[in-house]
Amino acid sequence: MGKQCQLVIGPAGSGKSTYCRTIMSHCQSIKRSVHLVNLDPAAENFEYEPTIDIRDLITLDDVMEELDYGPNGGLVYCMEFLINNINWLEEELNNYEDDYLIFDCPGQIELYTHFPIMKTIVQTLQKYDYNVCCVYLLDSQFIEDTSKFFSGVLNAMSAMIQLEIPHINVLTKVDLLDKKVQRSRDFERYLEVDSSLLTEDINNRMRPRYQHLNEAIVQLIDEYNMVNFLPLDISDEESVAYVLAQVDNSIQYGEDLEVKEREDFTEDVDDDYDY
Ligand SMILES: Nc1nc2c(ncn2[C@@H]2O[C@H](COP(=O)(O)OP(=O)(O)OP(=O)(O)O)[C@@H](O)[C@H]2O)c(=O)[nH]1
Ligand SMILES: [Mg+2]
Repeated sequence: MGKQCQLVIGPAGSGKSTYCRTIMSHCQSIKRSVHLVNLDPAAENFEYEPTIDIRDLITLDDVMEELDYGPNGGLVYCMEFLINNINWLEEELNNYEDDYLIFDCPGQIELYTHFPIMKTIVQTLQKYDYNVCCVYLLDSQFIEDTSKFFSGVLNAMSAMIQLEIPHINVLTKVDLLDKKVQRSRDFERYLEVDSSLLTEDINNRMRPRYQHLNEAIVQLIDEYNMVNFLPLDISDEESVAYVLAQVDNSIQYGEDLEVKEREDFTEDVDDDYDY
C-alpha cells in the first residue's frame, strides 16, 4: 500500500489539534487505521496519544528554561533542532511504514511562510515515498473581518507556493457560525474566495492612498484562483467525512486499497475451491 500523510498547518488557534482529534475519532469509528504525529513542541495533552512525538526529542519548556528563550524564538529553535536532527524523524517513520499519518503542527505562521522548516519536513517525507497533503486551516470567525480573512488567504497561498504539494484549505469552527450565515450567498463568497469582497471592504474602511496596493493584492489572489475553502463543522459527521475524502483524494488514498480488496477477494474465492 502507498504511504500517505496530512500536514495540518494554519495560524495559532485555528483548530489544528481539534481537526486532528476529529479525524482520528472519525477514522476510529469507521475502523480505519491512522496515526497521529505531534510536531508541536509546546503541545500539552492529547486525547489520542501521538505515535510519533517531537516532545520525545525536544520540548519548548526545556528550551525556554535552559536557553532563556521566549516562546516564539524557543519554538523556532525547537523546529530548527528537529531539522538538524532529522534522522530522528526518519527513524521514527521507519516504524510506521505503510501507515496513514496525520501531522499536528505548531501554529506559528512564520514556519510555513519564511523559514524552510516545513519544506524540509515535506522533503523528508517525500524521500520516504509519502504522498503528502497540506491541510491549511483558517478560523471561520475571520470572515467577520474581511481584511483579516484575506490576510489568512495570503498566508494560505504563501504556504501553498512554498510547499509545492497538494493543498486543501479548510474553514474551521463552522459549528459556531449562525445557520443563516452558513446558508447565505455571502458565505459562499468566502468559500470560493471572491476577491471583490476585499475591494468592497477596503473601499469602505481605508484611505484612498491604499487603493492601488489593495487592487494589486486582489489581482494576485485572482491570478491564483485555486484558493478556496472547504467548510468544516466538527459536530457533523458528514462534513468531517467530506473533508477527509477530499484530502484522501488529493493524495490518492484508497486507490490501491480497492485493488488490495479485490486481490483479497480473489484469494478467498481460490481458498474455497478444492483442486
Ligand atoms: N466550537 C469549535 N471550537 C473549536 C473548533 N476547533 C477548535 N476549536 C477551539 O478553538 C481553540 C483552539 O483550538 P486548537 O485545536 O487547540 O487550535 P490549534 O490550531 O491546535 O492551536 P495551536 O496549536 O495553539 O496553534 C480551542 O479552544 C478549541 O476547543 C471547532 O471546530 N469548533
Ligand atoms: Mg495545536
